[in-house]
Amino acid sequence: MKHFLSVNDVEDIDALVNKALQFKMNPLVSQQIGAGKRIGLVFLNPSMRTRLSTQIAAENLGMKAIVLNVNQDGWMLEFEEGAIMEGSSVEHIKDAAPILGTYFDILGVRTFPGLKDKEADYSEFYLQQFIKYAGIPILSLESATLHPLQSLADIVTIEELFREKRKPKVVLTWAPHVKALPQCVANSFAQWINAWGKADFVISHPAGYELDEQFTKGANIEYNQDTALKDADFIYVKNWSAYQEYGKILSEDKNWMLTRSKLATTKQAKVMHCLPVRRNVELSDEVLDSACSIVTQQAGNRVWAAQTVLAELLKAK
Ligand SMILES: NCCC[C@H](NC(=O)CCC(=O)O)C(=O)O
Ligand SMILES: NC(=O)OP(=O)(O)O
Repeated sequence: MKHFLSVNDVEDIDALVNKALQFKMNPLVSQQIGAGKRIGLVFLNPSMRTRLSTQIAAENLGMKAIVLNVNQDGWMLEFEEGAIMEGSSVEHIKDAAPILGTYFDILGVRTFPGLKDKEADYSEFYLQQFIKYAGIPILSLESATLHPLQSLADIVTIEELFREKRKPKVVLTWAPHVKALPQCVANSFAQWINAWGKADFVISHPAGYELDEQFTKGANIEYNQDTALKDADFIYVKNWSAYQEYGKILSEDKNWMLTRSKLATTKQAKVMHCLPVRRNVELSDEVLDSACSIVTQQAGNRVWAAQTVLAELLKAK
């Protein structure tokens, strides 16, 4: 694995999932493979789970992790080619990234979309420049369009909880939010579940919230949430802003919030969310505080997903 930017960098999803579950049982089994190696974790946006789980994962592999929060304690970066840097940005990515490439063996990068310019966001403008100029393996810590470490942890969680022979019914449902959020988590989950091929996958959202087909192709789209939820084994709750009318909030319909009564027709569905979650906006207290919620287990599995991916990146070096 050269970089880890999407499911397309993965040869065998099942092998990664199994490896993650092995690390969960025995976290320190590969403490030598990262000895003497260093990962830089560059954040252009906030994070709790991704930052900490990747740091713990690195430590479990004997590797050192150093965090740089660009907007708080780094120089403001410029990404525009040919920019005349008279404004607030101090250092060009062309100058900064090669230096990071000499300090680290792997570079993790978090860059959210601006949600203004669809073409720039969907071309992964920022991430691509880190890839181009750092010259070392790049690990996506959530980019403009995808969040692959999250999706791997999500599949690990489904795999460890679902013990029946049939395929689980997995429903990704849109939820209301007060802000316009990226499509990353939803795009990435759809892309991974489709590539995995071991679930009966349904996506439910109000009209206008259709995601980019390059990620959702193969999923059933169901506009009626009640119909979508029927017989569900797993419900993944997530808000995203519109993709077609890019970055817009088109619905504030509170009926889309997942409540306990909506779980009645499911197969005692487990409820997932990547977190952070806005309580009583996206998901009700009664669901989050009940045994249906597996969000803590899901977030815990971020460590094993990150550890598996780091091990793969180290192996390829
Ligand atoms: N890394 C997990 C989710 C990150 C981001 N959520 C957020 O920005 C939430 C912000 C808020 O609730 O104000 C998203 O949806 O892609
Ligand atoms: N789920 C997730 O990526 O959380 P953070 O934004 O806290 O890293």
